[in-house]
Amino acid sequence: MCGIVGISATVNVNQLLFDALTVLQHRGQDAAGMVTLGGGNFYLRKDNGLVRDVFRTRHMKKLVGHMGIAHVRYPTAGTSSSAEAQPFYVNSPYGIALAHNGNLTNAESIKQELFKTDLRHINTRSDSEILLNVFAHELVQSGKLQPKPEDFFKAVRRVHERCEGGYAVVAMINGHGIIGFRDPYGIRPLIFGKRESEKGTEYMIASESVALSASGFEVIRDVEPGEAVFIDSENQLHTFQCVQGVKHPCMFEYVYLARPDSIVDGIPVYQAHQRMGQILANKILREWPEHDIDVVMPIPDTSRTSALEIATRLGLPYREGFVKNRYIGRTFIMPGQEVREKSVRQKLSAIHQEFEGKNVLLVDDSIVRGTTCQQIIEMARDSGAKSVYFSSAAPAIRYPNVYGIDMPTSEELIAYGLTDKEIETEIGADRLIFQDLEDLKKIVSSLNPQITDFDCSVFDGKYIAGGIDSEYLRRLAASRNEETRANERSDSIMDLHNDEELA
Ligand SMILES: O=P(O)(O)OC[C@H]1O[C@H](OP(=O)(O)OP(=O)(O)O)[C@H](O)[C@@H]1O
Ligand SMILES: NC(=O)CC[C@H](N)C(=O)O
Ligand SMILES: [Mg+2]
Repeated sequence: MCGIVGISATVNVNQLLFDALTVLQHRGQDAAGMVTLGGGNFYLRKDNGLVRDVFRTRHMKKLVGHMGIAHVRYPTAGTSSSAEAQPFYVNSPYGIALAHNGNLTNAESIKQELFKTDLRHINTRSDSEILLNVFAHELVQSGKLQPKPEDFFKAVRRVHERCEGGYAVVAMINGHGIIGFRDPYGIRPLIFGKRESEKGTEYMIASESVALSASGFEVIRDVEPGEAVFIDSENQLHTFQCVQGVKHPCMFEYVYLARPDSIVDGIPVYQAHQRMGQILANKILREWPEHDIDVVMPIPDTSRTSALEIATRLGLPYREGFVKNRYIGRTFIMPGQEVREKSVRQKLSAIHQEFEGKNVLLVDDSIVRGTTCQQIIEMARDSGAKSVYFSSAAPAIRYPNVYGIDMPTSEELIAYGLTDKEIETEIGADRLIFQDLEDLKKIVSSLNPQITDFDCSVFDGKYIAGGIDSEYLRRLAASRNEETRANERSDSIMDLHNDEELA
């Protein structure tokens, strides 16, 4: 997952883009970037780091223009080199900058096609640069100096025909406008809205609704799967269904990725967390009516809401036994297992008296690599807990993600190949309770009954897009396992895109 945003306004957009990125920071902590369009020129600043570190006053001053796109990155393809930070840029046709959230599952074969048939060079190993070049190539086919919205929509349709996987995209076309589109399954989120100014209507397209509301934009609606929305240079909105879509939003957005104050595809994430807690409490009461839990505790941050609901439904006290250091980011999306392990201890510390002699039920939203729960359970025991029970508001994650979440190998997942009982032993819990997948689907869908299908591949191994087979998963695992990535973490690729002046 990454965070993307595009704005077409009547004032300079640099500060608006910066504000939106800070609100989307939870979607990517590795790199950030922004391109603005002012006086016919693109201005680009991108680098590794958090939003507040990448954009200093000296950069902001130069990022002028009323239109721009921006990105926060959490890599799922290529390397963590700053050259692969986004947006990416191509000069032909027109000059296009693009930012992408997701992952292309046929990146390798398109790269070959781009080189051999379209005569295009890809300079990095990022799938986003590939996506940009497919879009650019297809746009060239219109052969027009003054393209119309239909020409952009036609190019998006060709992108859908050529690219497979999960993708939500914003792109800025010099002299023409900003376009946003989403893959035909709508796996990754994208929403757009507007606000009125004295000089006219302004538009924002972003990964999550919270980016819009934070800057006073009113949500119009989610971009539909396979649809494109285009805001031209006069700030006129055009929308078009480029290919038929079937909505399958990623279930993990509701479990962990999206902010609780966002509404994704009409489903309020906070309410989804609440219901996950309620239904999990029902399961506990059903399967373990004689439980001896004294107290319910969240593992901050994401599980707070569901833990509170569990406590309420069980009629037990809710206690915050772990204090979170607010200056440490999300550990799951940090690169490298060593960093993640160290960060859990730095991030969370236990309040001893809350554990002393008690049977505690710890609640987390999910168990991925098991880094958090293993350490937390140990900390709870060290703090004097009598018994440590653990519950996860999501089912066990046993399968890799191929659509934009960095879980590339099943071997890295603690639940891989293990029964629930074996996971319980592995993480050192006295009892472990997972949410059932059918329950999860039912409650999330009940918040927007129009959505009946989700991408639940990390839970059930069913991949809806991209013809994923075991050979693909084997190659993905080989290219993105911890060892390969540890050797790649360097800035060995020269960045062709960065303006010296802005660096
Ligand atoms: O099993 P693991 O590999 O440890 O991954 C799962 C954990 O990672 C996430 O927390 P994170 O610290 O990223 O973010 P949060 O503060 O939003 O909960 C998630 O909420 C779980 O706590
Ligand atoms: N997490 C994402 O959405 C990643 C986008 C893109 N695949 C990259 O690696 O930069
Ligand atoms: Mg967490």
